[in-house]
Amino acid sequence: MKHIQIFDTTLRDGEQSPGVSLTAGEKLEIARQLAKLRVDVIEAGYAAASPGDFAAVQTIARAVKGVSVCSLARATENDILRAYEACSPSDAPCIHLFLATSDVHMQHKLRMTRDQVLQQIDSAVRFARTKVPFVEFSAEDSGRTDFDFLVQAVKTAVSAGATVINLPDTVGYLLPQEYAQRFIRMREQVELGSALLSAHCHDDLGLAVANTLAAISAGVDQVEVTMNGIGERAGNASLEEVAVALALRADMYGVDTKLELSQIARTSKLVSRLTGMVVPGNKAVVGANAFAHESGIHQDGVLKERTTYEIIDPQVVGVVENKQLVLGKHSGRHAFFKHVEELGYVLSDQDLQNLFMRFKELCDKKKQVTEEDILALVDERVYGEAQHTYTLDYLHVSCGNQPLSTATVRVTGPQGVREEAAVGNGPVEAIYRAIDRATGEEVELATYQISSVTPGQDALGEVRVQVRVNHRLFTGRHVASDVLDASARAYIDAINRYTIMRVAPALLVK
Ligand SMILES: CC(=O)SCCNC(=O)CCNC(=O)[C@H](O)C(C)(C)COP(=O)(O)OP(=O)(O)OC[C@H]1O[C@@H](n2cnc3c(N)ncnc32)[C@H](O)[C@@H]1OP(=O)(O)O
Ligand SMILES: CC(C)C(=O)C(=O)O
Repeated sequence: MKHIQIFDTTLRDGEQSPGVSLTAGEKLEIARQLAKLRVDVIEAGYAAASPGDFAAVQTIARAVKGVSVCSLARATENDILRAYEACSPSDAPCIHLFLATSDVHMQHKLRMTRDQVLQQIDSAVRFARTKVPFVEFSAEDSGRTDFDFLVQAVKTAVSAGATVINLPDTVGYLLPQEYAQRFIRMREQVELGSALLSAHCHDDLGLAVANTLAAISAGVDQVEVTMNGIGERAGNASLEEVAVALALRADMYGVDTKLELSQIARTSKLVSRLTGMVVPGNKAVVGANAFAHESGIHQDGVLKERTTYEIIDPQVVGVVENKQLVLGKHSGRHAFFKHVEELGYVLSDQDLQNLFMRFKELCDKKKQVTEEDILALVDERVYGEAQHTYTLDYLHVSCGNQPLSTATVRVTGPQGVREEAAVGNGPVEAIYRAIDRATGEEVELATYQISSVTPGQDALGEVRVQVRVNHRLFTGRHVASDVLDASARAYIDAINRYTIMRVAPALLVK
């Protein structure tokens, strides 16, 4: 199988997204993750652009091994020298030179003639090759470049020693078949020797991934992509979409990459967090909805057999917490019943049917039905008729910057009023230990989440916990302005949901 080299430009073209500016430390963190994802080349920045970018490229070249580290450079001596100094500590240093070849760029931006451009390509590539073994030449705006002139530019770069020839569609203008033809014709007209052909696409027409895949079909050796598709203007071809398309449709492309697909979700989250570029929910492969199903017929299909509506196994791309079934107006009984069961309830068939009718009524009134709404519906049915097993009457916590915190609780339960105290590594652990003593229930804390539900300093804090008993999870939740109080009550809430099975078995038969 032919190997396609993945040239990741998240830290260079991706950083050109408006509003994004990464520190050297943040770039290093992303570069380390890109190395785990096993990209072939990391374009770490543009060394001549600023001292910070120089430092970032150099730090990455020093610290991240087993991958080629590259810097962008204009076709000028100073840019080339800065790029060289920054990326030379890499195992495989690479300078990425670019010069525009389209008439509009040459005439208005560079103010150079065709001959001058050819001459500058020749001298810049030759100079860069005296510095590093890998020199990529990009004919900027190649998509709008007169093809015969593009052939001349590529011949010049190859004879000057370029090891990679990139034909970027800088402004995202080309259609897939046109882009593919350019590579096919280029190979026919230029003796490339050992030089690789590379594709670099922008998403101005939403075609960056389609164009990249078309270029692969046309025989390119390398593709230039960014995580989450971030980049100048509408962005670049997204790494994850190209990677998954190649893996899933190996029958069509017959190529492979070195990528460790299971690192995709983690890399996506890191890039989103550090760049501040939020991944849209409907983004392919890494969006929050990429593996979520809302409509009843789809949910029923997925419950019976995942592949009815899912072509990608979320685990393959490293999605571990998969919120597969999203409840809403379009959901059906199968998904609703499963959801109620996952919340820890075992209800009679009749109760389930009644609850489902109430759920549908609520969906007509509310745009989004949250887990809390469903809990409230079930609680109305279950707690409406049963007493809460435990209530928290009093809570006192002592904590600070010392290792141990202490908590005292007073809980009313079947054994009467009990007061207990405990220490913990933090206030929440101390509270939960004290509650465990006061209730005597044997539950294991499985998850703990805290978030603010309103803005500002006086925000309400929401705590959600899950406790595990005999392999079953019970969810508890509480909202309060004091997060420790919310933590204690959410825990008691989860314990109550578990104990309801003992105190009101008649409600929970199945
Ligand atoms: C398609 C792409 O993504 S290209 C990469 C885009 N990335 C960036 O621009 C990175 C951030 N850029 C910067 O920090 C700055 O623009 C710098 C440091 C690179 C240059 O800054 P300045 O020297 O102030 O120049 P400025 O950006 O205003 O203008 C660009 C100059 O480079 C010239 N130029 C543009 N491309 C090239 C090239 N490939 N080779 C040589 N010169 C070039 C322009 O013609 C212009 O020259 P002029 O000053 O003689 O008119
Ligand atoms: C520097 C080149 C490859 C580029 O980013 C583009 O043309 O979009």
